[in-house]
Amino acid sequence: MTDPIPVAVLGAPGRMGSAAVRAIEAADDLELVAGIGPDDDRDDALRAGARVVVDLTVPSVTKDNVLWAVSNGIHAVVGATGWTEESLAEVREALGDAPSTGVLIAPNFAIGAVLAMRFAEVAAHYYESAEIVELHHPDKVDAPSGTARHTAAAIARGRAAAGLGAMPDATASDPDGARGAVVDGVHVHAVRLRGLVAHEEILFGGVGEQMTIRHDSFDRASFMPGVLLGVREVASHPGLTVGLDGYMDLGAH
Ligand SMILES: NC(=O)C1=CN([C@@H]2O[C@H](COP(=O)(O)OP(=O)(O)OC[C@H]3O[C@@H](n4cnc5c(N)ncnc54)[C@H](OP(=O)(O)O)[C@@H]3O)[C@@H](O)[C@H]2O)C=CC1
Ligand SMILES: O=C(O)C1=N[C@H](C(=O)O)C[C@H](O)C1
Repeated sequence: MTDPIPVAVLGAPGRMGSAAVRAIEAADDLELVAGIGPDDDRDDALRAGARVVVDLTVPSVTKDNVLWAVSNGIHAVVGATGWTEESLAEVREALGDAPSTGVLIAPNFAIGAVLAMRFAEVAAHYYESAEIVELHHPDKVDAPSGTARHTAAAIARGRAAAGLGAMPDATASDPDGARGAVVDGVHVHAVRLRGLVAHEEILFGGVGEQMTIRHDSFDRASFMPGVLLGVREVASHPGLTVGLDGYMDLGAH
């Protein structure tokens, strides 16, 4: 039997961080060597011998954590949101000096959410209209969700591949922003409601028909198989991977 992979969790006291700590502790092939909170020194993870860090902090600090991990030759599995093309480019540049290091940035670790995004890219070829409604607990600090942004990008790719132009929309006046955010040309509506965890509806419309792809995470347990997959696989995927589907063989079905 091989030695367990030494793993540190950044954001360990948080909702996702504490669930990840429990999941890693329960896995025989992984060893939790450090759980880092906002008042801790993240270098404790280096001193404890971590080979993989899981970043489940907050949008304002995650990029700095990933650059720190890469500069120390540690693989990073990132669930924290807030990533932009510019911050991803910084990570790619940093990885140029650490070509054997892997970074996975996964906007959503739940299998159903990953599948929903893939299905949305396919469906986007065939529908004139597409919009996204993301629904979350009210303690979430960012909007729209990272998943909704990633889904919008997938829809935009699908539409571009199908040669579709702008969606029909006669709205001429929207002083209060009722049409939501526009991400990659796709309208995104964010709901924050006590009782929710993480949910997404991807709406497609064509002449005389409508299709909805919906995913619901009712419990953060839904994210843990994806976190563990990321931790186990990241060392075998040097460079930057955005989206857990990069570690899954979804094309084979
Ligand atoms: N990819 C996925 O599948 C999922 C991603 N997420 C994302 O994960 C992130 C965390 O979500 P959630 O757990 O709900 O949020 P929480 O606020 O519950 O957790 C974040 C934790 O990070 C801590 N923290 C803040 N700064 C630092 C720092 N510099 N070093 C270490 N810890 C720090 C916070 O401490 P304090 O509160 O004291 O500041 C808090 O304990 C969000 O970006 C969210 O969108 C969430 C669910 C699934
Ligand atoms: O903050 C959350 O809770 C979640 N954040 C991620 C996101 O912004 O997409 C993933 C999931 O939706 C839960």
